[in-house]
Amino acid sequence: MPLSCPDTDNAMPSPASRPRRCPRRCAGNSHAPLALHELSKRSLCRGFSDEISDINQEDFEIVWVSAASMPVVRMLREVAGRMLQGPACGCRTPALPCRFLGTSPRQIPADANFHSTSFSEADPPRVLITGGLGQLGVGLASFLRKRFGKDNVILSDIRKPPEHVFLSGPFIYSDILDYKNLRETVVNNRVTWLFHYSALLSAVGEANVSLARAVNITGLHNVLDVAAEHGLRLFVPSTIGAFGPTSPRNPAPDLCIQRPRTIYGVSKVHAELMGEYYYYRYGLDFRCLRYPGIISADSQPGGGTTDYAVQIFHSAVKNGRFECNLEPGTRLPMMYIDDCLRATLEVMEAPAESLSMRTYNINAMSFTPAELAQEVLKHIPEFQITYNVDSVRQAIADSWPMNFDDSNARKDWGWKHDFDLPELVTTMLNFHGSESRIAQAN
Ligand SMILES: NC(=O)C1=CN([C@@H]2O[C@H](COP(=O)(O)OP(=O)(O)OC[C@H]3O[C@@H](n4cnc5c(N)ncnc54)[C@H](O)[C@@H]3O)[C@@H](O)[C@H]2O)C=CC1
Ligand SMILES: CC(=O)[C@H](N)C(=O)O
Repeated sequence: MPLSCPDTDNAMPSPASRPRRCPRRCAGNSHAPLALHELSKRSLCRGFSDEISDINQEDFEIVWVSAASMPVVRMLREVAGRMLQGPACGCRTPALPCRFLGTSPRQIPADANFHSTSFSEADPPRVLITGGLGQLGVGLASFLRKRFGKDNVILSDIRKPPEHVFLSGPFIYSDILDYKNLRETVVNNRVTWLFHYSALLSAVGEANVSLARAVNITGLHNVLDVAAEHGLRLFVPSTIGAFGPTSPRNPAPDLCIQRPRTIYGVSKVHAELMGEYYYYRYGLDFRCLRYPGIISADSQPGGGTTDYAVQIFHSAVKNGRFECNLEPGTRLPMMYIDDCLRATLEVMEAPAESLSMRTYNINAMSFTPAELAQEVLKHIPEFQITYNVDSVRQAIADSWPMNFDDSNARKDWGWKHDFDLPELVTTMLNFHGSESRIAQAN
């Protein structure tokens, strides 16, 4: 039921105008500006609570969604007008519980503090990583624990951790689809920074669209709300998959047409836009990097299109050959995990004033399966690669950028990669070589 108000509709807060102090100084906190529809719903709860106390939730929803009837529109306009004359913080407590609002968006409580928590060496952040048992999370936890201390970094996931992960530092079960559980985790552990890694990647997402939609979109909404409510600094990774066939592909700049054709890509564009919206709207300290395909030695990829570039090393060392599921000439941007994790920490530690954007491309190298195989051959002369193309993955790869323009990240916060293709291949083969020598010795 869109009610429009020129005063509020055109008054998009700029980051410079935040945070806002409540003029009434209730609890001494700052508050998020409330959308007009939220104001009017709150007013309905407050001003008319007595009158509507005997209607049930269905009645309320019908009033709300089918308010074409003039008396209802008039009533809402009146209460909205009244609210607009009142304090902008909406700091009074609704007379009705929020759940009474049924399908309405979850409201950010009036006592939320929208400042991102500051961090100094003496006072390290308390970190939560969601979806931390995938390809990247365990490495991120170990990297952050070196910087902030073991007990300040909590890994979470819905899966059971392997023993060495469980023993390496704090781990808790946390399902991002369970808002209450997520909130409890943040509150009980005094979390100040959240790295949101839970997701279904591109190939598995296409195989299970409804689960991908739930985890990647509904889950993100939960994370955004908890982060805004508790003033967290929030990192959400995006991907080369957030671009599509109509984006410039060689290279893809930060700002261009984004029309991905996978549920994964659509959910990541959604995350980029929602994070940026929460930043402008509520002052949420949202930071996002678009990762290339990430290549790691000691963790397995979770069902993406770039997985071949991880699996090839394991197969090359173990069997001397590899069957690739992409065509030999498929060029994609890639990055070694150490560069990825360092970039993630660097952007999280970057001074706010150095960030001209909320979402940055980061890049390191770009290669095809044939070029990668050539580089492997330099170390394993008997290595053989064959191709058995997976049409779903190939179609996805063909719609993604071949190269990434990350000049803004380099300019704004000094991004610089360490690993190019030769260093990547040497590092990966050394790791798998020593692993297999250890296995043989045992
Ligand atoms: N690995 C890569 O090449 C790239 C990864 N990214 C992004 O980085 C993040 C981490 O990626 P990976 O570690 O590779 O992903 P992954 O697929 O290996 O791991 C994702 C994790 O999320 C967990 N998860 C699923 N549903 C959940 C739920 N309801 N609640 C909590 N956790 C849940 C899974 O159990 C899994 O451990 C993802 O957001 C991904 O989109 C972006 C670009 C490249
Ligand atoms: C590049 C990614 O986001 C991921 N590795 C995938 O291939 O889905």
